[in-house]
Amino acid sequence: MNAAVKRSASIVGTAAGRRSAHSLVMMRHGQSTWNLENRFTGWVDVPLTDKGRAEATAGGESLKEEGFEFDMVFTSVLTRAVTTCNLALEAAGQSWLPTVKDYRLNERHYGALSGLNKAETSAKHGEDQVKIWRRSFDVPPPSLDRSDEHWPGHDRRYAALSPDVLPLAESLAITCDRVVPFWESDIAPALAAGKRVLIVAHGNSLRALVKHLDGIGNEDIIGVNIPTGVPLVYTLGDDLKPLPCPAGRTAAAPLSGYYLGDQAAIEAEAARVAAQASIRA
Ligand SMILES: O=C(O)[C@@H](CO)OP(=O)(O)O
Repeated sequence: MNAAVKRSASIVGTAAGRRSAHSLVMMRHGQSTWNLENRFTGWVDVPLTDKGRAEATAGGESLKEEGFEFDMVFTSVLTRAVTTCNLALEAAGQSWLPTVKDYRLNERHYGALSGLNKAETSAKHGEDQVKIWRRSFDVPPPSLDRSDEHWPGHDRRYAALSPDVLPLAESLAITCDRVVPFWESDIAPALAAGKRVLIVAHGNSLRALVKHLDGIGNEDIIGVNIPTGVPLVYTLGDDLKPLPCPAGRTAAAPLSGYYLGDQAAIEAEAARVAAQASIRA
């Protein structure tokens, strides 16, 4: 697409008349050091690898190439998302954008699994159990206790929060319980005000968000895996519900959003994420 074709909170024609459309792009951070080492990460604050930095830059370049412009950016308080956000915005020529960092976009907290190797955990507990911990909607992984180094109460970036909101472990359902209220209180109002929004977050906080937006059922969300560093594009209607994927693009079913880039490579990467806890990984 010509770079001159700018995406906007615009008016689009439909058979039923004309309605406004809101532009939302989500992006998972690039590969982190613990993605590379195949370790459960959650709220542990690991950096990007060189490959992850390159993915973030490539994501920003494809946004620029496709003519995406934003008015506001949301990211988590974890370094891998913040760095991805900075690199992508720099590559897109939009580093100056107002950016909100909020813990409610953090990765889901992996509790006592934090730091463990995924394949080794499968070898110990079985692949079925680990799949339940990784992808079931409402079964949390085993909990930490507050003395554990991975409990966020030891980290000063959460000092303003009540210890009661700091997780000991989170299922996707618990993650939804913080992501969706943040969507309602901060992101949806920005979109409703006509702002074009970029969200840079994490595999599971984004699964929580697309589950909410697309109304994906608790069983179907198990099969949703989000690749690192690839922009996922949604157009929302006036009610901030997703509009159908535009002609010429392929929705990443069951999502109504579409990924920018080589579709076969993106599908292969999502399948690789799904298989990360295989004993052979
Ligand atoms: O470890 C994590 O925090 C997440 C994302 O990397 O892993 P998973 O895909 O297993 O939920």
